[in-house]
Amino acid sequence: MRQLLRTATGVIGLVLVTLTLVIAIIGPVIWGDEAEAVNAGAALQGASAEHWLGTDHLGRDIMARVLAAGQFTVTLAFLATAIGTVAGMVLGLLPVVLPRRLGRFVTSAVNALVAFPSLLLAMFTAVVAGLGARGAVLGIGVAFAPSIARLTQTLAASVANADYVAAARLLRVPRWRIATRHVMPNIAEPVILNLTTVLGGSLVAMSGMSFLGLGVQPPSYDWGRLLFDGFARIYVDPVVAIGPAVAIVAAGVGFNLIGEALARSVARTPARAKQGGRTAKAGKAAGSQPVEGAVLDVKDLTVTFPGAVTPVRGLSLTLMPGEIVGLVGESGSGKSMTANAVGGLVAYPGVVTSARMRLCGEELTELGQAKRRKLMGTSMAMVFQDPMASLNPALKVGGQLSEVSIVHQGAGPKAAWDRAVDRLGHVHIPDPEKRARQHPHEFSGGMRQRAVIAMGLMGTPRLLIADEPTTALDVTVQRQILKLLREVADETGAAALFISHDIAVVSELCHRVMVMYAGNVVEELPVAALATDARHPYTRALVASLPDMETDRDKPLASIPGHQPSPADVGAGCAFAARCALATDKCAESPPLDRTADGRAVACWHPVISKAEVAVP
Ligand SMILES: Nc1ncnc2c1ncn2[C@@H]1O[C@H](COP(=O)(O)OP(=O)(O)OP(=O)(O)O)[C@@H](O)[C@H]1O
Repeated sequence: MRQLLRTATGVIGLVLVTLTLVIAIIGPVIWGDEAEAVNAGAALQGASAEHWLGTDHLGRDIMARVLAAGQFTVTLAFLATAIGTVAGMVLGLLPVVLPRRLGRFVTSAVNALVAFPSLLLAMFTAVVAGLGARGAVLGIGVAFAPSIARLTQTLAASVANADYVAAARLLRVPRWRIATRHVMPNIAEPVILNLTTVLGGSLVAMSGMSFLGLGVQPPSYDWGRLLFDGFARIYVDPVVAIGPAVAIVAAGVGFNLIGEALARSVARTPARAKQGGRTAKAGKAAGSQPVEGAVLDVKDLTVTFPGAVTPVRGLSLTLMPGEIVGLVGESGSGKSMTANAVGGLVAYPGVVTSARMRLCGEELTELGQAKRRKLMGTSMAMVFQDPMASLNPALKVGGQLSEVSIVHQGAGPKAAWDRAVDRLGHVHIPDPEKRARQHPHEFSGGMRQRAVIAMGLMGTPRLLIADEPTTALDVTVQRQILKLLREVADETGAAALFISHDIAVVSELCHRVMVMYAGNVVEELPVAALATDARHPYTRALVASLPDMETDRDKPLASIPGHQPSPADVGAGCAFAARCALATDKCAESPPLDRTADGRAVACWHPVISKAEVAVP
């Protein structure tokens, strides 16, 4: 709702729709009797103080009839929309449920129906179903069904390739169940948003049918019928036709504007980040002032999804120039979500809040969209596990790299291309001129990852975020990419956030390590201390579960008993307590992340202190 009220379109739409709905609810109660009151002596009058829109041939007040007809008009529009939606969604989901050939037939039939003029389809159905409100409602429902079916099919096709649908197929889940359980819930939102616009269209179409004499028949009346009645007098008393015409236009435009504003606000939401209501808490906390000279300075970062799912819970993170920081933790601890939140990539309906989110000294949440995009586009580079996710398969690699220089640095196409070739050479891609002209599928996995790193180097990156960049690569290529990342960080002086499951790789590459558990950082320590001197029991357990050359291969590998709580189930207190051998009653309280003078931090009531640190008197 707040999003709606932010745009003029949304506000106007909301006012018009509210007015329409209020009139629809109270209209017949207040003006119903007056609308039906026959007064032969006052027939066919024009506008007057007594009858603002004049009277009809039986002397009935047209203004009262317009206000009383709102309910019937809106009800018919709702009914037509409901018919169109149900028929459209069923048609749209059929290709998911039916065998492939039949599914293709349904898709072709829908495509043919979409190409057929919808008014003709509505009129044809209405005539076949019988003149009157029922036939018109059915006709309009049928006319809208193909476009809703097409939308449903397109959305369903985008979800049909998702991993969870593939997994359900492998498990031989029945097709109808895949459609209702896996596909429908994931496409419901855009379909529902579209319905607002369909509702506006139905209202106008229904009025159109009545105006043409194919819809509501006397003595019933809706706005279209009133327009039909007034139209005969349009040259003598234009005002008698204006009332219903204004009502139809206002209601139709209102629903359409709301639909557009809703769609736009949803489209805008992925970039949404708020400076949350945590400023007061941050003010009290130690280190609440921005960190001078930091490349990235994040305070109290929280990511929330509907249903109280909070994968990141008040995380703070500072990266200094040239520093390579490893972010480690079990699967689901929120590492990628943290990276996505920093990169502005948390998708709707996720909400990102932070007390501070500074990149290169600029508070991102205070920057306008254009400035923020430019700063992030030129100063931040992100490398993901799957390089194909960052490379458009339809474009040449050189063209994609050039885009960065053209969009953010205002370079001409030739200069941008030359820089792209230079950057590809810089990340050790052999024969970069030839490679720049190739598509991503012509590259090997390692070369694609190099190309993505080269894309980050098109600007002047101050921050490099690498989210498991080597997980999908074989061991030899992994080494080369890690070496390249180190080279890039050393040579550009950029800070790097390196996300990985692999503690061995983190130990080799990073200067500092942050350990995440259930959405928060539980320990920060220099990499040298990771193997033998971690203080948090979770970090210790994580390190212990890593096999090394001395691990006895005859024994099962060490593992941490129990499970990490899911983001919706993290309660009060230490989230690791249930799995921790050192837990006491005190752990029912959340431990603060205590910083020590040696630059380390640990969030634990019972940190493990190594012998060297215990002062011997
Ligand atoms: N769109 C979403 N809606 C709700 N929860 C989500 C969404 N996306 C991710 N999550 C949840 O957020 C949690 C953290 O996910 P994230 O991908 O950040 O974990 P991770 O530590 O990077 O794990 P991995 O190492 O396996 O990639 C997970 O429990 C995941 O289920």
